[in-house]
Amino acid sequence: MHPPRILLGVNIDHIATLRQARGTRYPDPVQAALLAEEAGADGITVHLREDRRHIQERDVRLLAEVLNTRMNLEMAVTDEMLRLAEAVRPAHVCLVPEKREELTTEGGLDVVGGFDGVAAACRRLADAGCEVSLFIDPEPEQIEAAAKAGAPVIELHTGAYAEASGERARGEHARLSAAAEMAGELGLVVNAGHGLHYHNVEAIAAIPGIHELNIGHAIIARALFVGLKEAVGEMKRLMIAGQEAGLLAALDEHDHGDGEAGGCCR
Ligand SMILES: CC(=O)[C@@H](O)[C@H](O)COP(=O)(O)O
Ligand SMILES: NCC(=O)COP(=O)(O)O
Repeated sequence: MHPPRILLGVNIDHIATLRQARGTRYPDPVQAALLAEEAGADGITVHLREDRRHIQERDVRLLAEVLNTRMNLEMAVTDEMLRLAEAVRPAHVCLVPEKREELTTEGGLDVVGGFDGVAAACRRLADAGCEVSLFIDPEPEQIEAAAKAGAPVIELHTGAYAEASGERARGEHARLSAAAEMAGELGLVVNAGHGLHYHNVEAIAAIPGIHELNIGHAIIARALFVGLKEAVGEMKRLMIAGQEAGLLAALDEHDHGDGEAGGCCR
């Protein structure tokens, strides 16, 4: 049976980065979100950071009013952010680690080390009607802890894969594939994201069981040259092509039992 089509969450943080660079009202992330939806985004992701370097609370509150798809609010596990999520009630909340000095998200959330706080946050957000995902590294102990903490969804951190090349990229891809398989067996919905772009996304979309990819920086960068709607459309087409290739490879393996999984990284 054909699995559901892979979904694209467009992260619009870096529209806001450009706005914050001058403190103007433009470009407006809300306008970008509606264009991305017109181009086929299945959801809009925003990371409201504690230091407000890009997305502002105003953006989150407006998006909650106007989006036609759904908002995935990325946030740290803090009381400030939990109170905001309880007030805004986004469809999805992704709990991510934050360090003020970081250029972008570095590692995944340490669910094992911060289990009680993460589990309490999962309960609080579920009570507010938000579907919770945990942004974690593709590590078995983190996946197990995420399931125990009560999160229905995980988002696998693809940063190590995105930063690698050659044999190391193949190794990271294999880690992600194994993590997705294990998480699926635990009944978790499996998303993935961070650092994905037009030349590395297909291999991730080909991983069986990947439900949604959250992609931002590469799409916004591409949009500078081809426009946001074209950039979103291109990414969706690549994701669907990747998923199809993965399905064909799985069929081929099934038919021939050759054990060699389908195409991975170039
Ligand atoms: C969690 C993650 O990988 C990204 O969604 C996050 O938004 C990255 O942070 P910046 O958008 O600030 O780079
Ligand atoms: N959670 C990943 C995300 O939303 C976008 O990350 P990136 O594509 O901007 O690296």
